[in-house]
Amino acid sequence: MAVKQLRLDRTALSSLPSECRPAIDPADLRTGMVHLGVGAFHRAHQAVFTEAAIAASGGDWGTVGVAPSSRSVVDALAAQDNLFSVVTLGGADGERARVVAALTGTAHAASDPAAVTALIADPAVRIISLTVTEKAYRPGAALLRLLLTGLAARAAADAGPITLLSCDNLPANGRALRAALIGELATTEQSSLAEWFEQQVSCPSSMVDRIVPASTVATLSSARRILGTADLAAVAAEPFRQWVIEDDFAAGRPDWAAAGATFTSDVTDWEHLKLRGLNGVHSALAYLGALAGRETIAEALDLPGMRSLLRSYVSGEVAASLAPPDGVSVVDYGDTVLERFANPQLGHRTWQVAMDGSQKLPQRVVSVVDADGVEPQLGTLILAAWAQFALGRSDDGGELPLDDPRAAEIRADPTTAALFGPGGILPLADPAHLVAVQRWRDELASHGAAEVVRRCL
Ligand SMILES: NC(=O)c1ccc[n+]([C@@H]2O[C@H](COP(=O)([O-])OP(=O)(O)OC[C@H]3O[C@@H](n4cnc5c(N)ncnc54)[C@H](O)[C@@H]3O)[C@@H](O)[C@H]2O)c1
Ligand SMILES: O=P(O)(O)OC[C@@H](O)[C@@H](O)[C@H](O)[C@H](O)CO
Repeated sequence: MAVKQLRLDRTALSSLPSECRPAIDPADLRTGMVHLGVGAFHRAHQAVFTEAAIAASGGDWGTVGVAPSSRSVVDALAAQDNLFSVVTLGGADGERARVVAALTGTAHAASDPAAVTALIADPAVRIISLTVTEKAYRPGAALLRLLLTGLAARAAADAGPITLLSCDNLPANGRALRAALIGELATTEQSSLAEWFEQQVSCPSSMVDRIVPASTVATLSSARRILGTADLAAVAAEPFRQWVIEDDFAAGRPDWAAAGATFTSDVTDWEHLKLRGLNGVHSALAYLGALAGRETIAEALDLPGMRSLLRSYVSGEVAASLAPPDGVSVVDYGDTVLERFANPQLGHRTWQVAMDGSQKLPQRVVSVVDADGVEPQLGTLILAAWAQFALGRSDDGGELPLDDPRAAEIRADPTTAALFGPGGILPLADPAHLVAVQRWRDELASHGAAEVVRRCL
C-alpha cells in the first residue's frame, strides 16, 4: 500500500500535481546569494523571480535564507530541504499553489552569527538581498552590525565585489542602506573597511510590489489541500507581482528581466508612486479601518465612502506630490491598487499594515502632506487616524496594538504637538497642517472613523 507523503521535501516533488512542481530541479541549484530576512515577502517575491530567472537563463543564483531573530521559518525550511510553496489567492484561476526551488540553505543569525559572517565572506556569494523591515535601517540597528562584520570578513578574505540589494519599502532603499552602513562604520575605527566598501560594494535601489499577508492556519491548510502534502513554510500572495531595479550590480546578477522584472537607471519615480499611491493608501485603510473595527484591508475598503475618499486622495494629493514614471497615470495606478486591496481572499489584517507607523508614514504620507504644490486635506486625516490609533482603542472600545519601535515615546505624549510638531515623531513642515490634523482628530474622536469616512462622500 502506498504511504501518503506527510511533509514537503525533495522526495515529495514527484508525487505533487504537475502544475505544483518547481520550475527548476533543486538538486541543480548552487549558492550565489544570501537573503537577510527570509520572511513571507522574500519567499513570495524575490524567490519567485529568482527561480523563474534561473529557469529561463541559468546561473548559480541559489539563495541562503537568513532569519535575523525568530527561527521558526528557518527550522520549517530546513526540515523541508529548503522548499516552500506560494499559494496565489484570487485572480482568474482561483486559488493555486506551487512549490518554489530557489533556496539552497538557511541560517539563524541570532544563534549562529559566525555562519552568516562566513556566508558573506564566501566568494561564491555575489549578492546579499534584504527584507528586514524599515526599522532595521535605524542607526545602531543590530542588522547593520551583522552586515558590517560579514563585509569586514569578506574584505579580509579578498573575496571580491558584492551587491547589497535592499527590497524593503523605503525610498531610495539602496542609498538608505549605503548611508546607514557608512554611518555605522563611522562609529567604528575601520577606515580601511570604509575604503574597501566604496570600491567593492554596490547598493542599487529597487521598488518591490506584491501583497503578501502573514501566513495563517488557512494558508497552511490551502497549501496542504492543493499540494496533497503539509508545507509549514507556505506563504500566500496576490497574483500581481512587480520589481523595478536599478541595474548597478558589482558582480553579476540573475536574469530577473526574463522573470518579468524591469531594469532602470533610476528607480525614484517608481518608488514615490508605490510608496505614496499604494503603501500610503494601505496605511489609510489600516488606521481608519482599525478604528472602525474592521479586521482586514478588504473590509476597511468596504466602509461606505472609503473608495471615493481614497480615489480623491490619490487623484488630488498623491498625484500633485510626484512625477510618475513615463507613461504611467497616477489615477489609473490608484484604481488598480484599490482593486488589488479589494481581494477578499487575502485576509490582510489591518493591524499588520498598521505596525511601525513611525517608520512607515514619513515616506508614505508625510511626503505627500509636505510636498510643494499639495494642499493637504485627506493626507492630514490619515495622520490623524494614526494618532488616534496610537491611543490604543477602536471606536467600539476594542484594544488596538501599538507595535512600533517608538511606542514608548508615542504613548508618553500622544498630543498633536508632540507627535507632529518640531522634534516630534513625524514632524510636519507647516504649522497649519498641525491644526488640520487636530481638527480631524477631534472629528474622529466625536463621530468615529466610519462616520468621518461616510461624511467625505
Ligand atoms: N509583505 C508584503 O506585502 C511586502 C511587500 C513589499 C515589501 N515588503 C517589505 O518586506 C519587509 C518584510 O515583510 P515580510 O512580509 O516578509 O514580513 P515578515 O514578518 O514575514 O518578515 C520580516 C523579516 O524581517 C526580519 N526583521 C524584523 N525586524 C527586524 C529587525 N529589527 N532587524 C532585522 N531583521 C528584522 C524578521 O526576522 C523576518 O525575517 C517589509 O517590512 C517591507 O519592507 C513586504
Ligand atoms: O510590509 P510593510 O510592513 O512595509 O507594509 C505593509 C504593507 O503596506 C505592504 O507590505 C504592502 O502590502 C506591500 O508593500 C505591497 O507591495
